[in-house]
Amino acid sequence: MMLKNKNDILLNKMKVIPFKNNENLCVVGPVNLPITQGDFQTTFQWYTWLNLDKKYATKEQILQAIVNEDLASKQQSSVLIYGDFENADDAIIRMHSICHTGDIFGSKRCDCGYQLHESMKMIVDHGCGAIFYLANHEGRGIGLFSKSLAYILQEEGYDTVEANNALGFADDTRNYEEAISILEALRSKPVKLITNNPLKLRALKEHGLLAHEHIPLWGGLTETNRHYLETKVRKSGHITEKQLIV
Ligand SMILES: Nc1nc2c(ncn2[C@@H]2O[C@H](COP(=O)(O)OP(=O)(O)OP(=O)(O)O)[C@@H](O)[C@H]2O)c(=O)[nH]1
Repeated sequence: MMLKNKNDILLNKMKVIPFKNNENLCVVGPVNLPITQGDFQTTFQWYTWLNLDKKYATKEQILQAIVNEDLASKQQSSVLIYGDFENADDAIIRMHSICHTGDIFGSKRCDCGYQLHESMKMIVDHGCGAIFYLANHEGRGIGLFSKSLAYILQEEGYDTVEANNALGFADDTRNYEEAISILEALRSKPVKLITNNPLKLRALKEHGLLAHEHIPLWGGLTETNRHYLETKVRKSGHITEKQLIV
């Protein structure tokens, strides 16, 4: 079989978005992504994006540059779309911060894996939405290596906020600008945000996201993450409407 030229296949699946003075974001997608988690099965439309120096201005230049960019050591973020995200009046989104231990290993030191999978189901039940998987947010922005140091401090009695601070970090150093630019490229209508985190909601509003309401997401409580969840409420001001935490 004669294969089509790669540019003929790829160029119409790529979009270049100006981002900051010296950078462009190149979004690729949609790619059909059928998924199974236990009994839950669905198909999302998957997009990913790459932050590149503005010198790579065209899609052709980007396709030529990727071999030399060591992309595997600079993990990229993703977004899974469900339904008619561009046009539906009502869409819900989650901005999920990567959690290597919770999302991949199923760690019960936190509720991240539960929130990831539950929000995917919520979006499908709702009929339209998006889940942004933010690869540069590990450990609320401190990175995986530092998170492991924070966990060691937590085993000696520090809570999550104290451990971050003891290592010299702020409690939360996450930035949502890239994700918001991608959101704006995919949809211009308002969205509702699945979160309990008032800082996240405020950060997104301050960056111009039209998020008028939040949808709470509590659950996945275990003995090993109880203290972590209590600290979110007591110290980070997470909004709890149900008294899951005592
Ligand atoms: N530094 C640190 N980060 C953690 C810890 N446990 C989970 N995380 C990270 O915290 C992030 C999730 O943030 P949370 O504050 O739990 O939740 P959130 O996403 O801000 O808020 P919600 O939208 O309500 O879920 C992920 O990046 C995890 O890697 C921890 O003990 N210490």
